[in-house]
Amino acid sequence: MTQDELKALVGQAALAEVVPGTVVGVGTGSTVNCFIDALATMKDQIAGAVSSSVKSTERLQAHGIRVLDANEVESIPVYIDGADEIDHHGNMIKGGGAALTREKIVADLAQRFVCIADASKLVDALGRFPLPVEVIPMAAAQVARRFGQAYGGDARVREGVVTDNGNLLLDVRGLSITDPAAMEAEVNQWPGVVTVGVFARHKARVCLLGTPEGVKTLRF
Ligand SMILES: O=C[C@H](O)[C@H](O)[C@H](O)COP(=O)(O)O
Repeated sequence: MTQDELKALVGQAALAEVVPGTVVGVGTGSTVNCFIDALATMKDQIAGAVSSSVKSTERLQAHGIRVLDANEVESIPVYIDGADEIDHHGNMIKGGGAALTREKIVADLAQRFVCIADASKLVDALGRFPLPVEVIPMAAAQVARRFGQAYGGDARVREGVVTDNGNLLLDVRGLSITDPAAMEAEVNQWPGVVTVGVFARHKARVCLLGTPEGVKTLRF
């Protein structure tokens, strides 16, 4: 099975996690695009979606799915999103598609984070994928230096990318993330950091993992 077929498989499987009659939290990325396309088949059974990016909003609306502003929603039962890496505890690296801040906001509204991913995303330890960090533009160089001092990583601005929030992204290479929760808490306090792409506080509770043998369900 190709990676695209595995993404389609988990996108379809995620429909079983949707709670009929409620608002669904929707992430961003190529795996989530498969979920959005599948969700269109049950659009009359949900109360709408809260989206984590302009791209996902456009795709949802193209299917005729109502998109609510996050400010209109107090709580949602489930948030469905992909990941760049997920470990065996449900901690993730996210932000490869530049949507990490809005993803964390929608995840924060949700009672349960369901991660959908192909098997290549499952890792023993986070950090092989360059860690995205959304930063206020005037702080980019300072945050990059601080990463080097604190964690030894090499942080570079992602060329040509501006987030949906008008900020820059750093990608940090060469990290070995031994304590994701501690790193998330620490980096999020540095002046100029909007969001670090470690999702430990908002980790996945369930991962639907696409494998050549079918969808494996991991619970954390
Ligand atoms: O900013 C993007 C998100 O965190 C995505 O969920 C992540 O990059 C995974 O995307 P994909 O499903 O395309 O691999």
